[in-house]
Amino acid sequence: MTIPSFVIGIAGGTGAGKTTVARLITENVGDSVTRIPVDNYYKDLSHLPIEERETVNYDHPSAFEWSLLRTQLENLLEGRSIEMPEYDFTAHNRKSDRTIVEPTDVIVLEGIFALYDEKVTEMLDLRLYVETDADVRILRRIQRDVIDRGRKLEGVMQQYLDTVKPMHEQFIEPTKSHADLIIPEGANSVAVNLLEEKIRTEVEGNSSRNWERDSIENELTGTLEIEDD
Ligand SMILES: Nc1ncnc2c1ncn2[C@@H]1O[C@H](COP(=O)(O)OP(=O)(O)O)[C@@H](O)[C@H]1O
Ligand SMILES: Nc1ccn([C@@H]2O[C@H](COP(=O)(O)O)[C@@H](O)[C@H]2O)c(=O)n1
Repeated sequence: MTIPSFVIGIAGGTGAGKTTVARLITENVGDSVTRIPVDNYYKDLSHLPIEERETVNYDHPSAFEWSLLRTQLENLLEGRSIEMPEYDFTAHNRKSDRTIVEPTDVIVLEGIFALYDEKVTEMLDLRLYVETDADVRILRRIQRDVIDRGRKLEGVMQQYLDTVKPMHEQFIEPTKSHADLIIPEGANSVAVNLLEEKIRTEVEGNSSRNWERDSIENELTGTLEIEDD
């Protein structure tokens, strides 16, 4: 059983480069890392027809099922596996399938609201905010939404002006103040290299959470290790 030793939250606006940063800083820890996209915790809207789901404000905190995210994160931190929901951006809804996620040494929680909820934020060992100019972000978003998410250009532009931009300013940007580190221009190589090194050190056993991990493991196995020195 693994009790995670290092939990990282990566927040930032849409298209800021959160996923890219998450991938790059954990590239060298192999199977010891699990990525949890906050997007997977969008509420299940199966009770609404697609036309109504298309009009939901997905950049408001109320669009997420926070209680489920808190519980599942807590479970992972206590060494239990979870059934993580999956999200379908084309259907604007949660998928019927869930993914079994086992706890690993490093957990990366990533999404526009990764630093929003107080209880979730308390569970993080390192809080990062990826900051990228709004013009760069919207250009990336247009490309992604049209190509990968089957959206129409007019719709993407309208959604940006109606909800994405104002919600970013009201709710997402202020979470920067909860960050330990602000990463300018996304995956810049200096920040990536420093964070990569930090994560490697934590995985190798220098984190304070390892003390917690050892004591939980001992409690569970009923053993007590006495150090010689
Ligand atoms: N530093 C960067 N330089 C150039 N392109 C980038 C950089 N970071 C991310 N991208 C590209 O921008 C797009 C959005 O990045 P992504 O990491 O998915 O953002 P987010 O997860 O914040 O929405 C992707 O196509 C990605 O390849
Ligand atoms: N049905 C949905 C759900 C979410 N979105 C948008 O996704 C954005 C967050 O994802 P990033 O990878 O860009 O961080 C968010 O801004 C939502 O507007 C959507 O368009 N449709």
